[in-house]
Amino acid sequence: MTTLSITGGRVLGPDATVTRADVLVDQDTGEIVAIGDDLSGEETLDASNALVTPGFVNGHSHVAMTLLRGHADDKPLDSWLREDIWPVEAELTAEDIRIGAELGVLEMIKSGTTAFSDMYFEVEEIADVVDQAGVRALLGFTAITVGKDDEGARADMEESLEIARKLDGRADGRINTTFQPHSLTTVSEAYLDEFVPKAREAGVPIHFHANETVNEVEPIVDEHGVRPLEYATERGLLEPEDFIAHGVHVDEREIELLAETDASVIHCPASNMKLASGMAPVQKLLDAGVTVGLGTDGAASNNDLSMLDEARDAAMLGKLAADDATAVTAETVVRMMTQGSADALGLDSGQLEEGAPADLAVIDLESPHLTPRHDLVSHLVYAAAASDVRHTVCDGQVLMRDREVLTLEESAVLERAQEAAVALVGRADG
Ligand SMILES: CSC[C@H]1O[C@@H](n2cnc3c(O)ncnc32)[C@H](O)[C@@H]1O
Ligand SMILES: [Zn+2]
Repeated sequence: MTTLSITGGRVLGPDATVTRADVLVDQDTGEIVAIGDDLSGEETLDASNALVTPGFVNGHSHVAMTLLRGHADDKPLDSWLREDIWPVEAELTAEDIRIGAELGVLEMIKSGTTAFSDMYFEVEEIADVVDQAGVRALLGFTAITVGKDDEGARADMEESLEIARKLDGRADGRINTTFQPHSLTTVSEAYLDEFVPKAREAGVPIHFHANETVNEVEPIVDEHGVRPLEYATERGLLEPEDFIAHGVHVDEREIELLAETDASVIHCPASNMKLASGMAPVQKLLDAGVTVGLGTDGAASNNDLSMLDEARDAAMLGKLAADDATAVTAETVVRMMTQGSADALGLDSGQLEEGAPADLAVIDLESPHLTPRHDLVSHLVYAAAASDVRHTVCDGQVLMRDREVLTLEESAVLERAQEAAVALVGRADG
């Protein structure tokens, strides 16, 4: 057994208690073998003056959209997508997507994220980056049928299924997949009715955008006479392994449906605030028993991929949405960014305990903004920043040691990304 120990730190347990302990990892199996006193491994990571947390799980992202970061801001979703994002995405090459994914995964590792769920195109490029970088991911190709003829629409739906079948289990099992109709308004009913049963036959979970803005609710009600999640249930879309991104505009019946079906919601507070989409009723969802995870969405609507920023946003917005300062507590948010997202994505990670996957982050506590240290759960949500992450470990492998990412060459990634992004926007501008 090749072993790694993370020593001298304080460990965040599954019940949100913090205990002084070392963590011993079997690097061959990628699992935690012990949490306790005086554990030493062949390789050591120093966690003194630091908090050892489960690696963060980003439940919804478009990782290659890092190339569009800051390209178009300060607009609502519909016009932002139609006028700014989709014209540039039409110029994206497979190489751009690889470069954007490298940048996004680099940013995730540097901010303590060890797993993410992604919706995008050229998914094989993203899978290669995930493989090289050493993180876990739930990947898929996103199908859009509106504005396409039958052949184009069908090709999208088939590609989404095919990619899901093909990439599942890649990167020594660190990659799993989802079938991805983009949303209930961008994929027509007939295609959902034809392809959702095929995804079920293939045993692939379904990930889609839902109830993000009021403009996504009204057309469904007008056309089908029911709310979007009732329509989704009628189409066979909400099964326990499925998860929706956003879930902002959900009424009481839709919350009940989510609880009854056991489908999960990935909350994306920064994107929802930036696009002024609305405030998801997170506390109501949790009170109803719905599994809620946390995601950044793409870097063009956020504009970063730090789950620590997202955590603070979730706590703040959750209180505002509930009109109650006691709602969406720090402990609740820590659960959302770890176990909540992991449960939604069907991952075993998200908790530090013996036998669990060794996916973890070590957060440096020695800085002015983390002093004094009354409550480390509070600090994680309200005060810690991406730059406080000292080490990141996934599947027992050290991905970042003392802020140096070992699996991607940071300076080369940044240089390639800057060049590719400028060229991309130049092509779109004609
Ligand atoms: C192929 S990925 C999905 C598609 O969705 C676009 N997108 C990015 N952010 C959002 C969002 O918040 N809601 C809906 N669609 C979004 C992205 O640009 C891709 O075209
Ligand atoms: Zn999205």
